[in-house]
Amino acid sequence: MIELEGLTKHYGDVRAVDHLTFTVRPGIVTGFLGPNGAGKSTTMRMMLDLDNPSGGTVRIDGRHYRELRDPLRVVGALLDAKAMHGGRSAYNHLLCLAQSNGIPRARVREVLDTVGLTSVAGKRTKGFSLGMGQRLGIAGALLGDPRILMFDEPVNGLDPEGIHWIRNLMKSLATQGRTVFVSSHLMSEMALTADHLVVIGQGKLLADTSMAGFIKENSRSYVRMRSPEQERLREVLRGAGIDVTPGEEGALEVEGEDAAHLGELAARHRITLHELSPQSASLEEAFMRLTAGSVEYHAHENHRPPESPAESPSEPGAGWGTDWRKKGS
Ligand SMILES: Nc1ncnc2c1ncn2[C@@H]1O[C@H](COP(=O)(O)OP(=O)(O)OP(=O)(O)O)[C@@H](O)[C@H]1O
Repeated sequence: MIELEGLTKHYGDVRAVDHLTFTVRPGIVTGFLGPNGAGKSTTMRMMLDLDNPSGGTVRIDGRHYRELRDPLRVVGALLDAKAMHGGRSAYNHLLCLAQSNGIPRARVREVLDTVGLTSVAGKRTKGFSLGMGQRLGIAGALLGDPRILMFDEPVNGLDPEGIHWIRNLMKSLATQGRTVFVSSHLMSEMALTADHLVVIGQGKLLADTSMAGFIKENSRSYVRMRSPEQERLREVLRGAGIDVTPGEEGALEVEGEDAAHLGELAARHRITLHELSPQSASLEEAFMRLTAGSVEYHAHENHRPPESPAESPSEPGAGWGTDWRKKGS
């Protein structure tokens, strides 16, 4: 179990982590979600005593990281896949870690096998792709067979097969009763992996909720209807006791009703439909709504190329990217 109590980190004026209090429990995958710059890596570094908090505490199974006798046997982490000696082979990299932490040599072969790197165990890591580096980093995290695992953006650089593999690995580690804490800036990724979600923005806690609860609250399902006789359609629906809300571009949105039932109702009243489509708001949209006020770097929508000569940039610096520069200045 990992317990954070008022954890805070300032870098000069920047509040990278701002009074975070939450608990990461065993037996489930906890997703740590936030936009770029939200403070995820800083939080994880403080959990592992790689950075000193400006305030608050982190407890790993009830103790501070520094008090752990064999830290690698208690908590394994992948923070930066590139943080390894490029001149060493994968095997030797893991062997050094094992020997300096009192872990039997036989364990090195086991974890290389678990992450699928046995065939390249003798190769120097500087020739490794990002995906291979991620796998080796994960092998290092698993080396001490720890009860707690932390992964910072582990799917970065992995191909679809690798992403599938890591999802399954995390779930099986949690099924074994371990505490699995994994960061990501992609809601879609977390939706497939995590049982619980901790969401932060600009260092602050925005949500601490079960994934199922988050999905229930945020994945709104509705049917979009469009008709050339929109007003009559609205009246017919209302007459049948069905609540209607106005949607985008004059469409009608109906929640809690089956599309087929709505279509039959319209047909009975001889109303022509141009659209009858079941919709569900994506979790990614819900995440973006939740973190909207705390995104550090915004892209701007206004990046359409000029369509006509009249719209063409007339002076250096006009047109493409001007909006971006203005916001940045
Ligand atoms: N060593 C440092 N010195 C100064 N500022 C820092 C330092 N490390 C992080 N920051 C700042 O702290 C904030 C949080 O950064 P952090 O890397 O923890 O975010 P993150 O959520 O991990 O982002 P990303 O998803 O982009 O990795 C950012 O504003 C970042 O610029």
